[in-house]
Amino acid sequence: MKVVVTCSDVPESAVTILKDSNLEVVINEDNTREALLKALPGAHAVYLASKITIDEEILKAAGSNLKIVGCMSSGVDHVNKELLKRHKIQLSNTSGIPNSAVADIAILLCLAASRRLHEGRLHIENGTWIYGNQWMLGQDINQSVVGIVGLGGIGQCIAKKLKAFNVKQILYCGHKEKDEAKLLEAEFVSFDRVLCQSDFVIVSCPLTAETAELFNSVSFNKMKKTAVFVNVARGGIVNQLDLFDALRKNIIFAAGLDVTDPEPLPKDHELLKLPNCVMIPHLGSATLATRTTMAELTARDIIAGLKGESLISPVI
Ligand SMILES: O=CC(=O)O
Repeated sequence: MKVVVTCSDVPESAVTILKDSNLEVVINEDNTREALLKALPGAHAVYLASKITIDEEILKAAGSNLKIVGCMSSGVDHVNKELLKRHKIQLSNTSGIPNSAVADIAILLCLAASRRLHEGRLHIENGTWIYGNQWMLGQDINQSVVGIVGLGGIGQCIAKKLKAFNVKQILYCGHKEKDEAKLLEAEFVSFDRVLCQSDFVIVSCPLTAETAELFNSVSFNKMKKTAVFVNVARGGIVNQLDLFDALRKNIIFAAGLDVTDPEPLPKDHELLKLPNCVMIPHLGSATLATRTTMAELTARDIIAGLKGESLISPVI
């Protein structure tokens, strides 16, 4: 049976796992959608390791052999799940595996944005470094109120790690109260309370129709002037023009972004010109161990799906 891998840089160990199961592995060395479409006919599985959208065109190109899409990420917002369901094609992801690495990046961005890391670097580069008791003062994470939007696996991991920073209170919002929150001493509140009361607002929820542009001028205006906004989820949850405005006019203090819309962000994008916006290029799960585990799990779920066994990490 044939597995088509959507891009060329999947860890070798995952490819070996597939080949050891006697699967034919076709790697889309070109990394383009066009080349993928040409490689797909007859595929039994798609190993989705890039942001290529899985839609009608992809399914049509693959044809009726297609049994499973193995997605090497936690987020599956680039997959048309309803369509897969209709065609009885299974979908797996790597939910849970990147939690710790992504939580580290969330806290890194909280600290970097609140302590003005990017702005400080610019002062050094521009020769505008001065000494002064009131110069470059930031916000403390110590004794702060942190609001987490989406207390799923990643959100819970962030809350756990935040304990080491001696925060005063953890608030969270989402669809429903979580049992795990009790142990984390996190309080379930409304989205509005997260906005109004938090010193740090961290986004760790999936991008859905409901969360698209959840952060816009209305939400930023409800936040504290001293608040730090951090997004480790998806760029589409934020209206970037409104965020730009909120940062430029100091409606909020600073932002730390691991995700943007689009990705990659154009190198002349206006958010990059703001000293109070720390940005990194979607590095949440980018550690050697995390990516290797994600890749191998995806391979194992593809094999399970093709054998008709239950998936380790099923989405549908
Ligand atoms: O963004 C990364 C993921 O969804 O795993």
